[in-house]
Amino acid sequence: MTRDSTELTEAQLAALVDRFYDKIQVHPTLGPVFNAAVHDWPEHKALLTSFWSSVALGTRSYRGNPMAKHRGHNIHAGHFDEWLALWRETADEVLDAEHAALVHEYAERIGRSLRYGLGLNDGGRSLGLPIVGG
Ligand code: HEM
Repeated sequence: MTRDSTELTEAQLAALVDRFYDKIQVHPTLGPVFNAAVHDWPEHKALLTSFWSSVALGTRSYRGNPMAKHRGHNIHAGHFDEWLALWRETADEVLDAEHAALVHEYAERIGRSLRYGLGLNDGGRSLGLPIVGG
């Protein structure tokens, strides 16, 4: 069995988060949503590093309610596709292929449930089932 010998670390996740939110701030469509909501970027990055280390490393350092935090902003379904594309691009720059694939997968799963929870899913298609929503 081949297993990558290097472990994913909190420092790598911090580097990923740092770069990702630097790109977010200047992104044409995601930037305005975030810049209206986030006023302390170092604090936001520290919070998101703790979120990702809880998700990917099981550190349990994050305490919060992501679903509730995404309500009340001007978030559309298309933002999720853009967010995920930017996340993939940044993970590919910062992490090795195995760890990048891991964080792509987590983000896609979390993104699906956030989108669903916010009522932004588009009928049966988001379930990957050949049924018509509604
Ligand atoms: C797809 C995967 C996504 C993940 C994993 C994710 C994760 C998170 C987390 C963990 C927080 C912090 C919650 C807290 O304060 O405890 C957050 C905040 C935030 N997210 Fe996301 N998010 C995602 C997608 C998006 C998208 C598509 C948008 C829309 C542009 C968005 C906009 C925001 C904003 C504006 C905040 C700050 C909320 C506030 O402090 O009032 N997120 N996100």
